Amino acid sequence: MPADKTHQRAAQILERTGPDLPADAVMREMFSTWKRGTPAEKRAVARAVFAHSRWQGWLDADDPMIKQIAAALTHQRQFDQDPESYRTDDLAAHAVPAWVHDQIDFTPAELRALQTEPVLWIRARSNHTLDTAKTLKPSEPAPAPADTTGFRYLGTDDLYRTPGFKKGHFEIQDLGSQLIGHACAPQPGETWWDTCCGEGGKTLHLADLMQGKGLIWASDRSNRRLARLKQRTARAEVFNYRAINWNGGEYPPTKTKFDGILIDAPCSGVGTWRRNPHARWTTSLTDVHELAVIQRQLLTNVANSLKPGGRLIYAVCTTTRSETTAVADAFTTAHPELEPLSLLDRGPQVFLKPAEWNANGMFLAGWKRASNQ
Ligand SMILES: C[S@@+](CC[C@H](N)C(=O)[O-])C[C@H]1O[C@@H](n2cnc3c(N)ncnc32)[C@H](O)[C@@H]1O
Repeated sequence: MPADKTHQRAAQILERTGPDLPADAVMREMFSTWKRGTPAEKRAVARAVFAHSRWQGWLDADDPMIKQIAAALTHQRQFDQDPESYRTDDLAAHAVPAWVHDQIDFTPAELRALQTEPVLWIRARSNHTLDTAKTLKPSEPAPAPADTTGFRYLGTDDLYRTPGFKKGHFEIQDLGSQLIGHACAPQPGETWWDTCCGEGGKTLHLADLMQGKGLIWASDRSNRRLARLKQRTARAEVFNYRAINWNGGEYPPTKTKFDGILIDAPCSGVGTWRRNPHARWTTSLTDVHELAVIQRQLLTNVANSLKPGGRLIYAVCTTTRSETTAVADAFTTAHPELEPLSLLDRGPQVFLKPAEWNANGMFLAGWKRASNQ
């Protein structure tokens, strides 16, 4: 498809987006009705849409959208060729909204990581690592501790259409999310609660790490997401779970006491701003503060469901102070019966930064209930 047609389609998408209608939702809808579009053509349109959001701070909003898109793609090309040609203070001023600097101290490397196009990570089910590596070429193993089942896919096939994906041999899952599963390190035969399971990305990983032995309670407040979880577990042939609606309130969905609890909490998603650049311009400081309240409530409401010796893991795909260290420190102070627990050999509070992992930014915190409590 000629460049001007790509830009036109991207402009149609961007003109329809707004605070309540993210670019990826509009794009998904357009792609579902664009029957003649090839995967390569759709990739080119998506790339143009994301480049526009990534370089929006350098564009003239009064220019026609087509002109803005061409300018954004020129910035992307120039940055990819020579990231140092963009000064750090310009990146700090234009790549992110001003409010975020009170919440995150970005290093020059982190600002440059934000302007880089994201890579594609997959997680093979542990009994399909070899056949996944053989079929999905070119690919390279993820860094430890995700190296046993994680891969970076370097090809251009539409992975959702591959036989391996249809048979549930692998999942498309960002490396940051995979590292959360490794930090939980559930053991076969244990009982876990994935409290904000959403569509089940982490549930599937926990089940795989448990080798299908033991039980996972998977809860979310969204029945729509729980329905998707059920489709995904069926495809991946995961059966050792129980899905249940829970709104995060004071009463847990069961009296069961758990060996492990994961709170993959709702958050501002600042750590996904590289993959989802549109969100830079729709997320606000008010969102951050409101979500921090919910995150504290979730931690408080699950703490009593831990067995003696049980582990509690808090995870968010953001790195704002209010949703990370502030939440974890307040919870540690309020719960002296829980000891901070080191995760991934990096201590009890861990930031996973995009520049280090080439993945979404994450924060993790861990605690353990003493064996005699
Ligand atoms: C970060 S997402 C979870 C992603 C999921 N764990 C995965 O790996 O695919 C956060 C989830 O929390 C759910 N949620 C939001 N507020 C909640 C609440 N108060 N109680 C329970 N779940 C909540 C949302 O519906 C959403 O699915």
